[in-house]
Amino acid sequence: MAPWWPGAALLSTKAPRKLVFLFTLSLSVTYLFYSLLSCYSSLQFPLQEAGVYLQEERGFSLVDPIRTSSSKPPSSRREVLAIHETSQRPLLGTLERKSEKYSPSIQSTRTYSSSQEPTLQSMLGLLIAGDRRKTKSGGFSLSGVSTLGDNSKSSFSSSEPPQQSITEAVPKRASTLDGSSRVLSVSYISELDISVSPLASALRTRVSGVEAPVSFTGLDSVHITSSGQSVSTLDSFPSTPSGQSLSTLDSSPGPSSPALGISTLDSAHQPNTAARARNSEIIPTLSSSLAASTSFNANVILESRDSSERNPKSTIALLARPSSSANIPAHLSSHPPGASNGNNAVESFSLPDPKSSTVDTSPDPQKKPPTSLYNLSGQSLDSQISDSLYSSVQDGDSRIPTQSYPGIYISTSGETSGSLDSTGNETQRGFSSWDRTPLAATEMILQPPAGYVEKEPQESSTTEEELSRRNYINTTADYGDKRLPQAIIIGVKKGGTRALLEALRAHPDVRAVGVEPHFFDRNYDKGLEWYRDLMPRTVDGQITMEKTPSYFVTNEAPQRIHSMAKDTKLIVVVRNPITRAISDYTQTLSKKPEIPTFEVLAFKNRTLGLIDASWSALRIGIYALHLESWMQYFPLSQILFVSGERLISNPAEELAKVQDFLGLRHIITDKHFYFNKTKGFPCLKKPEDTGAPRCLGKSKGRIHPKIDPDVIRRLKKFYKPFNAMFYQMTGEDFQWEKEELE
Ligand SMILES: Nc1ncnc2c1ncn2[C@@H]1O[C@H](COP(=O)(O)OS(=O)(=O)O)[C@@H](OP(=O)(O)O)[C@H]1O
Repeated sequence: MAPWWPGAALLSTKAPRKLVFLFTLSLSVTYLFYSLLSCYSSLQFPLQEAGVYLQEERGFSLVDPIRTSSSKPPSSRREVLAIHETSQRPLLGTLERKSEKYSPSIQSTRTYSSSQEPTLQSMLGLLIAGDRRKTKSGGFSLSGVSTLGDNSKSSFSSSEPPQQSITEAVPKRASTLDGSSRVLSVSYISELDISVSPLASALRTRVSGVEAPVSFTGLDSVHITSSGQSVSTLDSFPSTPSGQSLSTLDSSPGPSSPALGISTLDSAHQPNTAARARNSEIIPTLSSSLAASTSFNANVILESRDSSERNPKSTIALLARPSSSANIPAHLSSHPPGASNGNNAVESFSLPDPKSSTVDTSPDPQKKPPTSLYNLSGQSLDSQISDSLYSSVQDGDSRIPTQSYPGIYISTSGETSGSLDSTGNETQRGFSSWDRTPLAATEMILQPPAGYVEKEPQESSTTEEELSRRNYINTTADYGDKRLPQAIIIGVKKGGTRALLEALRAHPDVRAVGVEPHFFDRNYDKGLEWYRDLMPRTVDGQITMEKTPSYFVTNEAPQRIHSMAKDTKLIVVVRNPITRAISDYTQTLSKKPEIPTFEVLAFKNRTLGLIDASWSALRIGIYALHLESWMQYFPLSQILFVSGERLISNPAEELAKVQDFLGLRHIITDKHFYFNKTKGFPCLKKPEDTGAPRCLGKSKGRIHPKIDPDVIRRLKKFYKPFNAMFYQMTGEDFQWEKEELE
């Protein structure tokens, strides 16, 4: 019978059949490969996909296509930036997955009136290269496009360039928490000043009242933070009047600002609540903050809230800072006339330095700025704003961090107990001070005293027995009083918190509870008196401290600590998130040897390369994410970031910073440490009068399992944008990317 298709003839001999078979096989393999690849990219880079789609369909004039899975930086300076949402935090646009492909239909969470539309476009032009479409009601629905991928930095420009160009955009918060790539907000970094943004220029316009107001409807609040502790203002303007509505300033403090050092003039201002004025225009008077500080690093976070207030806020961040004081515009450096301190900075109207030992709260007419608070473009602000600002400072606005930290001893004389003698050796008194704090019940030392049972693991939740035992130890001291801690090491788990606390406890002016009280996360319902009772007794001039690393990742902790004492000093020991994760895993493994490998736990889907960021070992390392919660309540100047790496390589240097931060005399120096070869870590030198070794115990410095280098590579990629953001937020590059990892 004749073959039913011509090719069948080819199969009639053995050799061609083999060929055909091989050919078909290779086709199938290729097909399979590309299917998997496309599946991978659509899961991993859905936003880029959508962006590409939008680019094609909506005609955005992107010079360069949005990046896809390649990590190659874009050759163009024009790029669609991500505005996306999660179910918890809707941003300006939402991206919907309608079919297999990500649909370009990005739904706005709000609708803008047609009159607002041009402004919105220009204002958000840099933020959102998106689409707008008429809604049924005649307004405009804003659509945004998202892209993130692995790019932590994206250069871009806009078709309507701002007065000064923004040099970088950094995803403020990116997440792959559920396996998809997202940007929650984007930080814009300027080398110069905040007026680089169209937002700022619009604000300037409005504040100076020269031009018609620029509508900011759609952005319900503006946070201005400044690490320089300078004053910034927020205001909620009713949308009706134009330009002149400065009288609507409400000088009553809002509760969120203490932390931020913000003078918010909007009483409705509440962090994370729906108490914001609806449909209000928000005009931050950026200038005061920037003009007032000697150096600034301002964060402007625009919060967009669904007008229904059912959805929580979301943020877009604008961050601006001068690369050096030399970049501060001349008009600022000479304000007020003759007040330049030589650093091109403005002296008047600056907030107190928290590290200084006195607070001058007396109104000093000399210090009152004239009507010449400047914004960054050099325009004078309305005097009414100046006055409001000024009075909020002079009144001791509770939101402005004070510099007095009750109970913290600030040395005013060079005479110290336990100081070094002229030869650089510790005096006897200095060494005896090492013993002042009794060892905690759970403290682990290399050679435990007879009868002492090492508790494993020290870092796990403190048990009731431990707490009461500790309590007993504390109460045996018959001097001083129990005080709530003035400083807390809030994190991070496995960062080196124990090493830091133990070193600090060698300081005569520090007394710390040895166990982790877990008050602000697990024992809060026991009340402050319970907490206080755990603390060691202190005399005047001594600081009470505790450490509980899990506070850093506890949502409620910032607010709770703030409500205990808003001037609590916070210390976070941070460590390369990958090493931290491995350390965390190693600890769990030591208790539960049956758990899956690190490599298995790290992925949601290893084939697809989806990191499981919900795994706590990985999630804890998204420092930027957690820090954001703390920044809602505490100014950055009240949080010290200690490098876990340097705590090992150069403990004395880190301790110097910590002592400075705590206002302590520099007593712990390199003389107090030695490198213990057996332990492989620095240890505290033995106090002369006891034989107690001062290395940490076995649960510190465990040998980590070897992790697949490919997994390390993927984790590096995963953490890169988060780390970048963390560096931005803290102003310090911890250089984790450069580290060789195990
Ligand atoms: N001097 C000294 N001695 C021993 N260990 C030191 C020291 N300085 C820092 N480290 C590092 O501290 C890591 C443990 O961190 P934490 O104390 O924060 O852990 S915990 O959260 O309290 O469980 C611990 O992590 P691992 O090495 O993974 O065990 C150490 O690397």
